Amino acid sequence: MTAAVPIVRIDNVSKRFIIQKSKSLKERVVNAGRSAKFKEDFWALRDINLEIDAGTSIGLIGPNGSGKSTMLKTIGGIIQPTTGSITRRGRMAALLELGAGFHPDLTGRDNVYLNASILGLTQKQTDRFFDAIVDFSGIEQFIDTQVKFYSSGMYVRLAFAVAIHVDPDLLLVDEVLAVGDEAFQRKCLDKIREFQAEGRTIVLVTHSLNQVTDICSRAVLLNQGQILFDGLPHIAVKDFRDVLEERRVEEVVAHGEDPGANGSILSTTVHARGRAEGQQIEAGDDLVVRVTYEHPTGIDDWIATIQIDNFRGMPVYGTATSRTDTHLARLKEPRTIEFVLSDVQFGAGKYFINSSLLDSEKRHLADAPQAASFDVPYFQLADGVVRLTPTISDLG
Ligand SMILES: Nc1ncnc2c1ncn2[C@@H]1O[C@H](COP(=O)(O)OP(=O)(O)OP(=O)(O)O)[C@@H](O)[C@H]1O
Repeated sequence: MTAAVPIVRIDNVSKRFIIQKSKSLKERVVNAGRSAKFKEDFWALRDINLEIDAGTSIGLIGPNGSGKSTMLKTIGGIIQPTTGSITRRGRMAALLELGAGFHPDLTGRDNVYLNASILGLTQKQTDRFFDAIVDFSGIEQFIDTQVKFYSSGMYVRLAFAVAIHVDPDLLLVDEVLAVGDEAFQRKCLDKIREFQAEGRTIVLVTHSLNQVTDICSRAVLLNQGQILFDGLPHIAVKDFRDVLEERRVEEVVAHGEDPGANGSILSTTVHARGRAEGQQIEAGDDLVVRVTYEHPTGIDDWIATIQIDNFRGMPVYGTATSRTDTHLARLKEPRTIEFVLSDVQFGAGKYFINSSLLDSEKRHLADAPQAASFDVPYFQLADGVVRLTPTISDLG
């Protein structure tokens, strides 16, 4: 067996931007000409080391400003790292920010040729693909319009259509798919799957965590320009949620507020009735979820909710005391609410429980994401998040 060859290799990459420190336009005008001391170094990427094997699909996730797009642009060679190096093999197509690679005054048609030539195609080769590109984009009617008049969705349609027709070994996609309408997104995702089957490499920046667990075999979680986690997508997604929750608490504290000022979730547990916590959940079990809340000053009207997500972070079930009209007594001292879900029929896999405390206006006072989890064993007859028993007949 030969070892996988990396198509991208990132060695000790850091990227520094110079950011303006002056706060207002007035200050900037006043300080023009002696601006040096009003500039500050900002490290968008710090000491990144990564190897991307050919044929893999890798997702870059992380909070806003964590460095995802900067990393994708350095992989794409659009920006140079301040220190470190990047090596890349094969033909690359990149869908970075909206409109990148398009000239606003040229028509869609001219931009297809321009873009394809930047990506290494001759005019003859582009001639051959032109109709297929326009057809995939679905914007034939506007192909002779200057692209400055395009909507963001139209830009993306054309850019994606070009990118997939230049036979790339490596496809870089930055969030742009979110701009297309649902039908086009589905078409793009189908194409991405086709690319995967053909052994091409995909690097995807997205805020859609479902997309990461769905498409990618590996995910890299960035935070403040550093790699926090690199590995299985569902673990990266869980760690990401933890980062977001930590940030929320930090922001609350920075605003001089006590994170527990609006109430807290002290614990969340789950078990099958009659069995201990941590044991697998079987079909037909009654699932018992207990959540303990408290409120520093006391609240009369409140709502307790739980949501169950599968390991990909997709919600599969949710309920709330407001839905069942359960009367809750005033919350101040710790109070435990028990949710019993009878005769559960979950498909095989791992599930997470998110619990929340809401006020009567349904504003979130406290959240505990992925506060507890349970496992459902393999079900031989089918896959999926629900366990249904099939009867399959050949009707001739
Ligand atoms: N050209 C630039 N000049 C100065 N700072 C920049 C520049 N480009 C990016 N940055 C900064 O670098 C940091 C990382 O930006 P980047 O766009 O890579 O983040 P991101 O993770 O893609 O964020 P988002 O999820 O919001 O798209 C941000 O703080 C951003 O302001």
